[in-house]
Amino acid sequence: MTIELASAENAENPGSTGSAEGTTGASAAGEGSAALDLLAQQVRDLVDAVVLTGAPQDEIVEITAELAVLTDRLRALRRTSRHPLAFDPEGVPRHAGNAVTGSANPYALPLVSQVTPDRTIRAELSFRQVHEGPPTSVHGGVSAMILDHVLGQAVAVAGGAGMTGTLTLRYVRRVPYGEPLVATAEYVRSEGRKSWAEGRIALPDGTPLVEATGLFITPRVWKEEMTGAQ
Ligand SMILES: CCCCC/C=C\C/C=C\C/C=C\C/C=C\CCCC(=O)SCCNC(=O)CCNC(=O)[C@H](O)C(C)(C)COP(=O)(O)OP(=O)(O)OC[C@H]1O[C@@H](n2cnc3c(N)ncnc32)[C@H](O)[C@@H]1OP(=O)(O)O
Repeated sequence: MTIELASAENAENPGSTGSAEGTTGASAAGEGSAALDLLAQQVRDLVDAVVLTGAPQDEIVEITAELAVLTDRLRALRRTSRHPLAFDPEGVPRHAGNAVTGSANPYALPLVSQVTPDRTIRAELSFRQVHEGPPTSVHGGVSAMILDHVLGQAVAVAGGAGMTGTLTLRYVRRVPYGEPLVATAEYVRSEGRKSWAEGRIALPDGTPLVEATGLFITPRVWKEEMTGAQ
């Protein structure tokens, strides 16, 4: 199933070129998405290189000017639509522009998760220095973002897809970057439009680093739209 989510900004101001979604240029959705994924990965590599660079000042100035040219080329060809929201056969929402999982979003890790036979969400991941908060450790907000997402996926595969109402975290041990880690999440229960899930980021041997519980609420408007679509 694929859903095109309408852009409220574009609906209100269809001629605007000021929104992050953009309103001019060719649509990239569905055409050359493999190329777009490669571009996004190149930008991730660029960000890592910027964080780690020891280049002298004049070299940095020159590279910045070259990058500005490329940024302008891309900006001149903005998409007219959002990336479509699709659901895989397991019921996990997939969206190439998502901030956590989006293959076409350089900001995304990107996290690749699976649904296990017992309906647990499981993702192997490795943070990078770009995610640093305290020295040598991953920023707690970055861990929270990953956990928000896998808990959201756990309730989604259980049929309770929703917006995060609350997310409670316990930071047990520092989270290292540059090492293999595992994020897991399970659906716990539902009451009406509310669903709860729990999860964790752990070392491969299961040692927990961050634990999370979350409440997800299916917005009234989603329920109405989904009921209306049947
Ligand atoms: C068209 C179809 C679209 C289908 C889309 C399908 C899937 C979407 C895709 C992905 C989702 C799935 C997986 C993705 C993975 C990751 C998830 C990341 C999610 C986020 O990154 S998300 C961003 C942060 N999140 C927000 O931005 C929320 C802002 N907020 C709101 O959008 C509304 O506020 C909302 C929707 C929460 C409720 O609005 P509403 O109008 O539907 O419901 P209402 O207010 O009536 O509340 C009903 C009952 O929930 C209680 N309640 C309300 N809010 C609460 C809260 N915060 N804490 C505790 N309880 C709360 C009330 O007290 C009442 O409780 P009671 O029934 O007991 O009285």
